[in-house]
Amino acid sequence: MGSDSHDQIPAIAFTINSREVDRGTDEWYHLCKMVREACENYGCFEIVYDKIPPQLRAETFSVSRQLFSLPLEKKKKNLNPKPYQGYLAPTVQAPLYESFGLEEAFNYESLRCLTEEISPNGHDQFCTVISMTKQLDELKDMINLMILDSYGLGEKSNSTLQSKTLLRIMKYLAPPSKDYTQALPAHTDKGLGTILCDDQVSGLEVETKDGQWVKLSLSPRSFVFLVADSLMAWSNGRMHSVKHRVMMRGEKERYSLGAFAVPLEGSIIKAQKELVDKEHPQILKDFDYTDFIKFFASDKGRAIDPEKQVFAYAGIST
Ligand SMILES: O=C(O)CCC(=O)C(=O)O
Ligand SMILES: [Fe+2]
Repeated sequence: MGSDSHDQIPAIAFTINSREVDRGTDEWYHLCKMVREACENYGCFEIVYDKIPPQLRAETFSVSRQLFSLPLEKKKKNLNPKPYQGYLAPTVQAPLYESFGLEEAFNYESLRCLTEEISPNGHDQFCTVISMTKQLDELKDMINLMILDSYGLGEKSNSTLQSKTLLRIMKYLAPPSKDYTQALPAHTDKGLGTILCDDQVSGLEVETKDGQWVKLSLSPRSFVFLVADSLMAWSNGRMHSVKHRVMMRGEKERYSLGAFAVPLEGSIIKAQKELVDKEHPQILKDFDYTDFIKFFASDKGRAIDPEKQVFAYAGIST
């Protein structure tokens, strides 16, 4: 069971305005160092960030509730053949979990169609989600740049960290019994990194390197950043791809929101040569992200523990 306090993961206050204004300042480099240490030692950190107004977050969760209340046949209009995109209905493995993945969050058309299902002029709902996505996208780009700068790679072509934002809106039903129940099985994310927040109903747990589960209770101003498999691979294993899950107890349903940094189609994920040396030999071969995702979604991939899938796919045997 997860401990209720999360003293065990670092909280980093983003006391800066934007990468354009602050990059290069002492404060920027100080934050870069903290971000790098957190990503290496924990694979995650709490982002204390005032730039995204709590009101916008609350409005986005209100749109979420409206979307999930739609009849199933309307939600199913958003099914998407790509793995883990579009509408995901509850399954046997995760019966409490339901989500909408908006492939390119800036694919305004798919979002517009979805919000029009709420009401013919779902314009306000549409604008709310777009505005939240823009803010999360900016935050995602800032963290990317901090990671690059933290390794002194910010001036190098950063194409390997280029990503699109997959916005995922998630709902978890309250468990039917009073038991502490798994609502989303433990896994590592596959892209570069994920920014998450919830509607103040906690449930997200992360596993520390020494195997303890820590339950996060985020404040209305906080987000959490999780390192995912492709960023771990890019950093040659220096950054830790953190295992996480959702556990729930009690009568409240839970809503959460994630901005997933997904490498662009056709991206080759490679360990940076500056991060490979005698002490840190290369641990993974270069791999095509899209092919990795196909493997991950295949029967063969699914039979492997989530945190081992990337090693099964691209590991260098020693
Ligand atoms: O809902 C959450 O807080 C976590 C969701 C998650 O881990 C995922 O969708 O990959
Ligand atoms: Fe996840």
